[in-house]
Amino acid sequence: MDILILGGAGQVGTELQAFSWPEGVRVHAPDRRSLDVTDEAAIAAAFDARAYAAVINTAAYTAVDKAESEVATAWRLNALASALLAAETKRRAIPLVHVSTDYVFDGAGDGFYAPDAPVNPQSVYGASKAAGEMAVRSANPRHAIVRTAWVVSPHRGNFVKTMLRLAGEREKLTVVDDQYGCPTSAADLAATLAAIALRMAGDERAPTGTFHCVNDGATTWCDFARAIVAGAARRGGRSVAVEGIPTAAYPTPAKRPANSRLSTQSLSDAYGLAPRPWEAALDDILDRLIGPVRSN
Ligand SMILES: NC(=O)C1=CN([C@@H]2O[C@H](COP(=O)(O)OP(=O)(O)OC[C@H]3O[C@@H](n4cnc5c(N)ncnc54)[C@H](OP(=O)(O)O)[C@@H]3O)[C@@H](O)[C@H]2O)C=CC1
Ligand SMILES: Cc1cn([C@H]2C[C@H](O)[C@@H](COP(=O)(O)OP(=O)(O)O[C@H]3O[C@@H](C)C(=O)[C@@H](O)[C@H]3O)O2)c(=O)[nH]c1=O
Repeated sequence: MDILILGGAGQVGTELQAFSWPEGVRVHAPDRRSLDVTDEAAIAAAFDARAYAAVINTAAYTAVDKAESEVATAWRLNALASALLAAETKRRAIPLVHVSTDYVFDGAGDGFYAPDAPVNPQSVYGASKAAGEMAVRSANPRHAIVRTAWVVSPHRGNFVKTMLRLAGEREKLTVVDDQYGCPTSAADLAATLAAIALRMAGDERAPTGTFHCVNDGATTWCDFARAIVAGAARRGGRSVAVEGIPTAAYPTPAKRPANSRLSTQSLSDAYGLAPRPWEAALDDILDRLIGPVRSN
């Protein structure tokens, strides 16, 4: 069985390639140079070249602030490419597992968002991802749109790596303490995406629709930063203070949701997959980035 992974060099794509796929499954993860997902002819040629049993799309424009000034580039990748992939996979009756984001929500609601809660993106990134979701939903009925949030890993740039770098440079970190969400390990997300893709590839009646996949629990960016710094300190890193500040004190080009906590209930119901706590996932990432906890 052949599975196509798009965005294979990204955080989630890297973990998808590292995943222990069952014997007989071959994963193909062309990089952007070999397959530009915004190029309709290139996409068609890729599908002509091999009969894929499933596609996992993690390719995206993820620079949230830069997207505010690179609107067309963000929309080409997050909306247009998703539409092209959805149309091409539909034409060939291939299931499409497509990754989306908590930033499709406005964050005004309380509690944990269910997948059918109304979207109301507040940023160019969020709007372009919401458009991508709509394209997938309307073009290919055999889809799983998997929204995730606050993805972290040992790879590329992400909040864990930023906090570790800043903790090495500054005496004190200042981090917003009024935005709530669910940190998610790229490795845990990859395992879920793989499980969904394998099930959809082997079963035409596998559950379809929109799901949420995040690690269990929720926190603020500030408390997440504190956990990162404390975890690093347990591994011999510098212990620095993390001061909570309001969003207004940390102005950014893009507006972020104040609450983007996601409920994973429907994913558990449909696929029997239950996430582990974000703190355990963070420990694994720090082990990989820094090393094991030091005993005194
Ligand atoms: N990061 C996060 O915190 C969150 C991410 N998500 C979603 O999860 C998914 C994966 O995110 P993540 O792994 O962090 O993203 P990354 O930014 O780490 O990776 C995105 C990948 O897309 C590739 N790409 C960019 N343009 C093209 C193109 N034209 N053709 C082919 N590939 C291209 C990039 O290539 P290159 O290596 O050349 O740059 C990169 O490998 C995305 O859908 C994102 O919206 C959702 C919530 C949170
Ligand atoms: C670096 C830094 C950030 N912040 C704030 C800014 C912002 O509100 C919050 C997170 O900052 P970042 O810019 O690192 O994260 P951001 O790019 O907003 O992360 C998002 O990426 C996209 C791709 C998603 O889909 C989202 O789920 C989410 O993970 O922390 C501080 O308060 N202090 C700091 O020193």
